Amino acid sequence: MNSGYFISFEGIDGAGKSTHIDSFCKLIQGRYPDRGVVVTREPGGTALGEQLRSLLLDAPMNLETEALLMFAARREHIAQVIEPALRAGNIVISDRFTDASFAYQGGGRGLSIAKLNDLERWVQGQADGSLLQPNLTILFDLPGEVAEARRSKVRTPDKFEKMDLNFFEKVRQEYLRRAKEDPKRFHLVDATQTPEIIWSGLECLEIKI
Ligand SMILES: Nc1ncnc2c1ncn2[C@@H]1O[C@H](COP(=O)(O)OP(=O)(O)O)[C@@H](O)[C@H]1O
Ligand SMILES: Cc1cn([C@H]2C[C@H](O)[C@@H](COP(=O)(O)OP(=O)(O)O)O2)c(=O)[nH]c1=O
Repeated sequence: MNSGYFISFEGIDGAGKSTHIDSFCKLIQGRYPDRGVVVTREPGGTALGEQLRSLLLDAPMNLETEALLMFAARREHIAQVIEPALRAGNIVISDRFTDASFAYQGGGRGLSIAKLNDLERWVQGQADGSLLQPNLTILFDLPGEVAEARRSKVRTPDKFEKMDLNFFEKVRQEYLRRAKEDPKRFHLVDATQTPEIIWSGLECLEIKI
């Protein structure tokens, strides 16, 4: 049984996750000074996961291969980092988790939801039959074109960021579908707002850890 608390940050590339995640971690650590806060990311979070991340963000590959590698990195991440941290009562904050696979490999690239459900069950299945899921997912939501305009100002695009607007609209719609399916887990942020307004919303967010 986990005594920890698991939070994920999600959204299309350029939605503003990186802008807010460090301050959010500090906010949580300040609220819970006696709890460990583990900050991590996907794909990545372990030595093997970071190697897989380099491949995944760079090398073109078959869609099933991409999904399997995302979930392989996730399995390692769960086994090495997430589960031990939660078992020890820590708060884990991950920059992306499985919703990203449903959104990018499923919504964006078209992998069937049935296959993603199978992988999720395989990789996140618990001894009691439940799935390891974040307790809270903060989803930064905004139109693809706004995110694209923000990204183009500041970044050399990686493999995913080179995808067109239609891809990102499909990714966004899949995120929103999942949020609608599980409204208790998701907190939606209107990421078209200014960083100041977004931050004050995060500061006011009631989190029962
Ligand atoms: N609310 C916002 N309004 C305008 N620009 C923003 C906002 N949030 C982030 N940005 C800018 O957009 C770009 C992408 O933000 P970033 O946080 O790196 O996105 P992500 O991590 O979700 O890909 C950065 O240049 C950042 O300064
Ligand atoms: C976790 C995960 C990420 N991704 C993609 C989304 C992003 O385009 C990319 C890496 O995410 P991210 O860490 O947000 O990139 P950056 O820090 O450069 O903004 O990987 C998937 O396609 N599937 C997944 O399961």
